[in-house]
Amino acid sequence: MINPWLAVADAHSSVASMARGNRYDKEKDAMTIDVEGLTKAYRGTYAVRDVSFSVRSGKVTGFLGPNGAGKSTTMRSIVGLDRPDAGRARIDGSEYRTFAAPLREVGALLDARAAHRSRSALNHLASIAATHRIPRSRVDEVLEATGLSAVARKKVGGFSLGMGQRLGIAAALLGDPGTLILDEPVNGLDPEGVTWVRELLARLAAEGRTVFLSSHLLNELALIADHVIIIGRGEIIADAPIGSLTERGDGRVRVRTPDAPALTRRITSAGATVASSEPGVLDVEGLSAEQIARAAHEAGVLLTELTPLRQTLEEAYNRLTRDAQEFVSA
Ligand SMILES: Nc1ncnc2c1ncn2[C@@H]1O[C@H](COP(=O)(O)OP(=O)(O)OP(=O)(O)O)[C@@H](O)[C@H]1O
Repeated sequence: MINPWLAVADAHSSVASMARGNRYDKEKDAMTIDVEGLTKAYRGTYAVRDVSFSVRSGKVTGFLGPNGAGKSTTMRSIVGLDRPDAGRARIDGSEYRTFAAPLREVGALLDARAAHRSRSALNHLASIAATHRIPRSRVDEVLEATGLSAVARKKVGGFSLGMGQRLGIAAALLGDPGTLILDEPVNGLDPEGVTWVRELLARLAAEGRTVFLSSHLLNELALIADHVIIIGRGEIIADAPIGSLTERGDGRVRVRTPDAPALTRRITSAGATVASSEPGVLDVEGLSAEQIARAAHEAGVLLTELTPLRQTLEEAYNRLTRDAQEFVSA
């Protein structure tokens, strides 16, 4: 069976490879992540199986999937922390291990608790900068950019989960990389922190960088991501712009009218099914918005709202992963 969400991705990849706009570094080609046939098994069980997708520059791409779906394995394989059994991942055409200055190419947040607990945020970042020949001035810049300047001299061990996330993002930004790979960057952030991440990632993408993040917080991801890749049981089950995932609702149209009985009579005789949750509001199935508008016009009924209902990312996700849940709660 053809999966329409994967077909959308194919159409985009050919367009994108022809017209690589939105460049981060105009001297270079556009940055992308290309994963091809990635397969990894642990003790005979696939963590990821023949996973292929591309993440393009200039937009924020979300990576979604239930627990154990293979998100971390995929992200770790991209940056060479996991060794796949088959397939490969390339960033801007090259494997991560071949980069002479990897932090300048790729910033990764894969474990927000990776910093030494006894070190200050400043020392943590300064030591990374020193070992990667990144100017010390950059440390102050990323502390400022991530809102950590005031706590820069505090020990990381005393940081909240949200502060730890900010520090992980600061470390990822240190080399001013063209590609960012962030595993659950909004986990543990308060609403202000989530808004901050959203604005930061949108800005980084607008600069032409490649931004790839995983999250199980669907509503946040819907606000942050332009494009979504969904993985279930180690296989890609959707790869599509967020708008196309949510716009395909269930075909229902919300109609508001001061003359609900007359409109209901008219459209039910035309084959529609009508439900009403409050007076003057009809949820119509079986006719398009245009057909409803025409029926209303012919019946001389005023419409004050006519809205095709979108499914939320959560509804789209639940539908797509229903069969892919490894762990279904009782
Ligand atoms: N080091 C490992 N040893 C054994 N099994 C592993 C290892 N790493 C991952 N797995 C298994 O591989 C599968 C995919 O795990 P992975 O961590 O990639 O999923 P995930 O989508 O990131 O999950 P989560 O949302 O829970 O972090 C799981 O079944 C997991 O138990």
